[in-house]
Parts: sequence; structure tokens; C-alpha cells
Amino acid sequence: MATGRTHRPATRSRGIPEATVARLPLYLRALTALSERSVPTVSSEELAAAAGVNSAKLRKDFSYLGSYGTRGVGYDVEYLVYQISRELGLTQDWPVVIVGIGNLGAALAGYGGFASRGFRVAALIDADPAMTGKPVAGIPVQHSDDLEKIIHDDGVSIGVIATPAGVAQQVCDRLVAAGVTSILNFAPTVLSVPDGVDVRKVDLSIELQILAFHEQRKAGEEAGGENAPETGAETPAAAVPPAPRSTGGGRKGPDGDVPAVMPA
Ligand SMILES: NC(=O)c1ccc[n+]([C@@H]2O[C@H](COP(=O)([O-])OP(=O)(O)OC[C@H]3O[C@@H](n4cnc5c(N)ncnc54)[C@H](O)[C@@H]3O)[C@@H](O)[C@H]2O)c1
Repeated sequence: MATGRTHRPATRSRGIPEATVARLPLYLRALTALSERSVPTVSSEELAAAAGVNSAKLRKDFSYLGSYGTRGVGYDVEYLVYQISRELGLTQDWPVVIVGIGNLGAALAGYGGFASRGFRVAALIDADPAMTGKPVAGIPVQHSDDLEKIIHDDGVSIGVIATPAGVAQQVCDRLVAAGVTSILNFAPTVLSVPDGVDVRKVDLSIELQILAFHEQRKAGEEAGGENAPETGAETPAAAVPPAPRSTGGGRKGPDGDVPAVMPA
């Protein structure tokens, strides 16, 4: 797995640590569920449990947002949704392109959770001429020859790579050259990007391998007659901070990308 080296410091310019930033989506997901149930306020303990985070950590995280809640009442759900959305840059629309519209790309294109969170799928791009013009999830696929024009015309800054691993670096290079500065990589390969470009990667097989490790350990402990380890809690993988980021200049070498779903 990538070590997550990038050019950014562990603390953002506005003073919010990367570890806190990584937990904000977890809070937002829990708060959105509360909002949908018209719950007006929530205590730090309740919200921490819903987000799978320690409540002291939650209070510390929210202090960076200037949100302290009201004693005996808790946090205002709607206001916190607004605050976190604003902090994450979700109060604006982010056009996204997906490159590689095979099994995975098509599934991502049809995923309603992007649009509902402010990520508009602006274009679907594939190198297969047979797919050009065919609608996937209601969006016509465009040929990769037009990638640069599409990025430019739609003002896209976020690209999703769902191509075979062998072409992912080349696709990444084209996206970056065209002006994309954030990449979500699903291809099982480590991408090199220049400074100023953020890469997050998702690899579900790595998550399964980590679960396999824990399964093996549990089985070993049971066989050894030891007490079973603590179970039952969802590990907030995405809340784990990225590894320290280098501040060196130049193109980020291999491992310059960061896993979007990080193991604990
Ligand atoms: N991260 C994960 O958890 C996860 C899960 C499933 C698949 N994957 C990976 O996602 C990728 C896609 O998997 P899939 O099952 O959808 O494969 P697929 O073969 O169904 O689709 C790949 C698509 O990419 C297109 N393509 C090939 N070269 C291209 C290029 N240069 N530019 C644009 N498009 C190009 C192909 O025409 C095809 O439509 C693979 O790398 C796979 O290993 C990752």
C-alpha cells in the first residue's frame, strides 16, 4: 500500500489537521442521516457513536470548526451539516470525469451518492470507439481522444480513473496535463503525479486482505484459548490520518498517492 507521501503538510493552512479533515466526511454522513430524520440536535456522544469515532476526538475536531455545541443541548444538526460541508468545499458543485467505463466505471457513473453530495458526473470517457455515444447512466460516453477538450470545456478538476492498471499512469498524465488537480484512482497501481496534484486510491482487495489478517488472528486466538479480541465496532478506516506527507518539491514518486480507504 502507498505510504501516502505527498507535498502537503500534516496540518492545513487554516489549521485543521489532516486527521480531522479525514473524519469530517464520517461526521457528515452521520449528520445527514440525522437531518433526514429531522433530528434537530445531537450530543457529542451520540454523534461520535454514529460516526464510529471517539467523542473526545469529535469535540476536538469540531473545535477546529469553531463549533462547540451547547451544554445540555448538544450540536445543532443542520448548522453542523452546513459547517462541515463548507469546510469540505461541498457547498459548491464539483464536476467530475470518470475515465474507463467498464464494469466499475459504469457502476460509479450510476452511483447516486456522487450527485447528492455535490459531485456532478460531467463526462464519461473511454478509449473503446464502440462505446462512443452510448449512454451509461443516462450520460453519453465520449472518446478518450477528446479528453483534454472535455476537461477544459467542463472546467473539471477531479478525475476518477477506472481503467486497466497498465494505462492508468498514462491516463493520469493526460488528466493532469489537461488541468485536473485531484484524482481518485481505482486502478491497482501506484501513480506518480507532480506537486499540486492530490491522488487518493481505493483498493477494496486491500481492505479484504486486512480483514483476512484479522480473521486469521481471531482464529489463532480462539485456538490458543485466549479471550476473543474486541469486536463489533466498525473501524472508521477513512478517519485514519494519511501518513506524514513530504514537503519535498518536484514530481511525487511512486507512493505519492494516498489510499482513500485507509486501514486502521
Ligand atoms: N479499487 C477497487 O476496489 C477495484 C474494484 C474493481 C476493479 N478495480 C479496477 O478498476 C479498473 C477497471 O475495472 P473494470 O472491471 O471496470 O474493467 P473493464 O475492463 O470492465 O473496464 C475498463 C475500461 O477501461 C477502458 N479503457 C482502457 N484503456 C483506456 C484508456 N487508455 N483510456 C480510457 N479508457 C480506457 C476500456 O475500454 C474499458 O471500457 C481495473 O484497473 C480494475 O483492476 C478496482
